[in-house]
Amino acid sequence: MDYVTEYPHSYMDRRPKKRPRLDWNPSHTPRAQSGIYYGQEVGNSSSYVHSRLLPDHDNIYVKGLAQKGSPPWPIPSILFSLNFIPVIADKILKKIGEGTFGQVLECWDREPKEFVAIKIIRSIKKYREAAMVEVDMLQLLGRYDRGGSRCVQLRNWFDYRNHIFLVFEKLGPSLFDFLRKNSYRTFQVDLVCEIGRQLLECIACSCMICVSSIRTLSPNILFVSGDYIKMPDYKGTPWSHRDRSFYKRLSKSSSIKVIDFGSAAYERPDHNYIVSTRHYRAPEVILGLGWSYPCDLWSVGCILVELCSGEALFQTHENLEHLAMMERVLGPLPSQMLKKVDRHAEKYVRRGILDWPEGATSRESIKSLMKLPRLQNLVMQHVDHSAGDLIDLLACHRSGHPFSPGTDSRGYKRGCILVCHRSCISFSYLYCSLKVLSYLAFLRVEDIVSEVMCLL
Ligand SMILES: Nc1ncnc2c1ncn2[C@@H]1O[C@H](COP(=O)(O)OP(=O)(O)OP(=O)(O)O)[C@@H](O)[C@H]1O
Repeated sequence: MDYVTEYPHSYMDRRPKKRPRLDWNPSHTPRAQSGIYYGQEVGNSSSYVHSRLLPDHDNIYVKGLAQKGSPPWPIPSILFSLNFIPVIADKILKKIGEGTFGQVLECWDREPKEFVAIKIIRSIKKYREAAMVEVDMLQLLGRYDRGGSRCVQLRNWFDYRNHIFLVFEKLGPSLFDFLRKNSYRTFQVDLVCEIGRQLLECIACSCMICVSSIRTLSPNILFVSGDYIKMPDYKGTPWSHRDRSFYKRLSKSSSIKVIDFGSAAYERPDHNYIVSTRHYRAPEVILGLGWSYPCDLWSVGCILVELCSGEALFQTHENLEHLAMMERVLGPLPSQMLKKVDRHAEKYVRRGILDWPEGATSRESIKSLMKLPRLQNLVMQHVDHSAGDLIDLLACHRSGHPFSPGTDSRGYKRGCILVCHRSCISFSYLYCSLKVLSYLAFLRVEDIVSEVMCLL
């Protein structure tokens, strides 16, 4: 029996249709694209249904798909014909993610016998194009990310019925899912340090191929494994999130990887459109001053604080308030930066300084902003030991100003190389690396590569 053609369409998409959807019968030969690992010919093997995993085909449904309706369901039988078996848990197809570009299914790949995450891209031109950029970038990143230890590994990809399928290694939960499931209990400072180091390695790799910012970094950092242990604990949960749980989860492994390069961009001098998830957005992005790698570093800083405190650092949806929060936590924005703003952002600046509190939308906004602690105090509230190092790292204290990183490269290059090659690293190395990466952003890519190569 062909599982796919038996599927009850009425479950999936009740919107009126002009014409029936194409089915996903593998007898239609799809357009095959070169895979990275397997180079499989798409649609050349017989359809396969794993009877143990799919015990009752007619009753299997996929949570939440009726509203979305894209990519076309039922489950594309091309997956079976390529020996990817969608994982079914309790009659619900295991959909492990959903984003702008499509949906992600957990599957079992029978060939190398491993779980994979298959991202099925919507059949919309701009998403298809973004998927191809992602493929391109991941292939290039693979050259620099030795052993595939920082960026998610693309196992294969193919184009079928106008949908691009990206087959990735299966990773664990995102840092933020982990934080949420742990009732927002903070991560230990050593783990935060380790995560910071790995994120910098990832950015260092992307510097090498001119990827000018990963941009949607924040929710796209996944633990490599979802394994954890439970420990009795009642400390470390922010008051706003305290619940009755006396246990906290400790991830068994600190390894992380970055996924989703669909929005990454190659280096160009004129990037000035808005990027990054709001809470992790750098000041130069908000002010429309153009951006490059340093805006990823800004995001890394915000993420590290959030992992230490359990709460997003800049919780706002308004530009002026966001900039005012930055000044409150880190000190005044540099005057050179404010002088450069053009007509799009000039409403936030008056006579060379931020138009705050005059420009605030409400008294509540001013009041709640006043409650924000300075970075130093915030870190000390949450971190028992190494607080000073962490503050130095986050605020670039030793260089003078938090918003002007990378003015002096003396002694910092070796720090960067240590990051790239996973040698021993401490907070101060991490600090050096932050500075180096910011500094490198102003160098030509060939220069960066030759710097690295001569130290190998
Ligand atoms: N390799 C993977 N292993 C495990 N889960 C994954 C993997 N890739 C993606 N996911 C899950 O699927 C979700 C969506 O993936 P992804 O961010 O790549 O999709 P997207 O459509 O590009 O999302 P966005 O709207 O953020 O751009 C992720 O947040 C994650 O939970």
